[in-house]
Amino acid sequence: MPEQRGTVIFDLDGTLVDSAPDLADALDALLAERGHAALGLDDVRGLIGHGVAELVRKGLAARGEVLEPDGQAEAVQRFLMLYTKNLSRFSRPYPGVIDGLRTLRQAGWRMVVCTNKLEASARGLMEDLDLLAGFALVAGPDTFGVAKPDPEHLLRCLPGGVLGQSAVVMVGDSAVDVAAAKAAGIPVIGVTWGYGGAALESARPDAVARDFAEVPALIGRLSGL
Ligand SMILES: O=C(O)COP(=O)(O)O
Ligand SMILES: [Mg+2]
Repeated sequence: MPEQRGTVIFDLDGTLVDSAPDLADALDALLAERGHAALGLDDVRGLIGHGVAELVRKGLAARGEVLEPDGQAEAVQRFLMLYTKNLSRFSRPYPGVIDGLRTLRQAGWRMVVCTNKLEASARGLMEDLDLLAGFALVAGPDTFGVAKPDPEHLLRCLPGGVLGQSAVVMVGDSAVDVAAAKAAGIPVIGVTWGYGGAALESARPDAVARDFAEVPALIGRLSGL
């Protein structure tokens, strides 16, 4: 194993894994239980990136249901029951992810996942897709009690919890990822195959990847390694 180069922080949903189909199925099942019409995959894609509570809140609001905090917490619990049963029925790594991660690992990068998905959901999904073993850490919003765009969520994923001497690069699909990385002082690659849409480019990531195969070279360029 070559010497450790530094840390690559990956977002999960929309960056490594296309998890929208299973999130959409669970959200549509929740909506159906509450007497609402389904939203469908295209609409649900645009709701992903701010964590499960926001996904449920926005999904219900899109069907005219706005809840008080207790009702909202109950709806989130129910959503999680539905989603946890089928984390990986249709969710798959994006093309090139497995090979790209192998390239980075062989080059000596320490790799972590920093996601606004709850840690247990993220770990379950990654385990089902054989991704978990390659990562030193999986940090959800419940892992350290902070969530992107708070830069602390990213910094806590680094050795010692601070930016040190070694290189760090973030890779994510949404404006939330770019905002967190910029606030943390970490260079960030925005990926276009996820759920970020137009907001991703407006957030001005340091580099843009249109295919995962481009990611290792962009990490090299941004880190100067
Ligand atoms: O669950 C979400 O809303 C998003 O998760 P992500 O941070 O991995 O994109
Ligand atoms: Mg994402």
